[in-house]
Amino acid sequence: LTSHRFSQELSKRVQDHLLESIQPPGVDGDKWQLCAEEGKMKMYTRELIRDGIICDPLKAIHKIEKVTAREVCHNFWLSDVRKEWEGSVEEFRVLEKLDDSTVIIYQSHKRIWPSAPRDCLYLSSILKIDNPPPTANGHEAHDTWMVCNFSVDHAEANPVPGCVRATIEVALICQTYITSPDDRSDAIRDHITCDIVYVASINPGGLAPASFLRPFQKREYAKFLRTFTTYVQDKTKDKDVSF
Ligand SMILES: CC(C)(C)c1cc(CCc2ccccn2)cc(-c2ccc(S(=O)(=O)CCO)cc2)c1
Repeated sequence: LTSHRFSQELSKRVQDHLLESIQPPGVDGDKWQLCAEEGKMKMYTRELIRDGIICDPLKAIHKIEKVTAREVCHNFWLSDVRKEWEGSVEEFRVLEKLDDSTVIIYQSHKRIWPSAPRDCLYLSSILKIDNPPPTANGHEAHDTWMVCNFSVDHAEANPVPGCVRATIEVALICQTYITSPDDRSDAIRDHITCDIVYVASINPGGLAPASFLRPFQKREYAKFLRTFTTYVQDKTKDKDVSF
């Protein structure tokens, strides 16, 4: 397994996500508050201010039927399809490919009125987790995949002028579980469900009014999760299942 200059930091963050992020809220004793519910998706947030900037971490627990953890993570990680589901990104560049499952990305976001536009520069890695823990909803996992995105520096960022640098720490943890083949259909896709935990800590950088950010953040994340999960279901529904 070739290593790169971020291998150590990446595996530390992956371990942390497996220990903490995958825990359903309320178990880890943190003060997660349920802030939005949409169908099967539950969004939780915690109040966190760092140097006067709102960085409320978000944890979303979701499940989508008829898709595998690999399909969800792959469509989330693949740069070529990013624009098909990510509506808030303007400029998007892959700066460096560290290995077959790890890239460094620069992206600028559409301006959030009234603040200055933001950009972020981050490493994005997709990996399959061996010996999968039970899912956040307590199901026996058939497999576990993760995409881990976190901010890094890079000499060739060549940022869009006027952008304020935001920092992100994001993980998408997906676990496929097989539901009992109760109905007669022998299509395997009808018997799989994917449990999803999505955690995001975004520091928008610079000043952004508290009263504005919190409702915006909730709306943005709910829209983002809805768009993305619908995209994956549409994209995979007529394809052979890929675990
Ligand atoms: C601050 C700014 C950079 C514009 C920003 C604002 C918001 C909306 C929510 C939010 C959070 C904090 C403050 C304001 N809005 C979300 C994101 C964001 C979301 C998701 C991901 S990802 O999961 O890594 C998929 C690749 O794009 C990266 C960034 C960024």
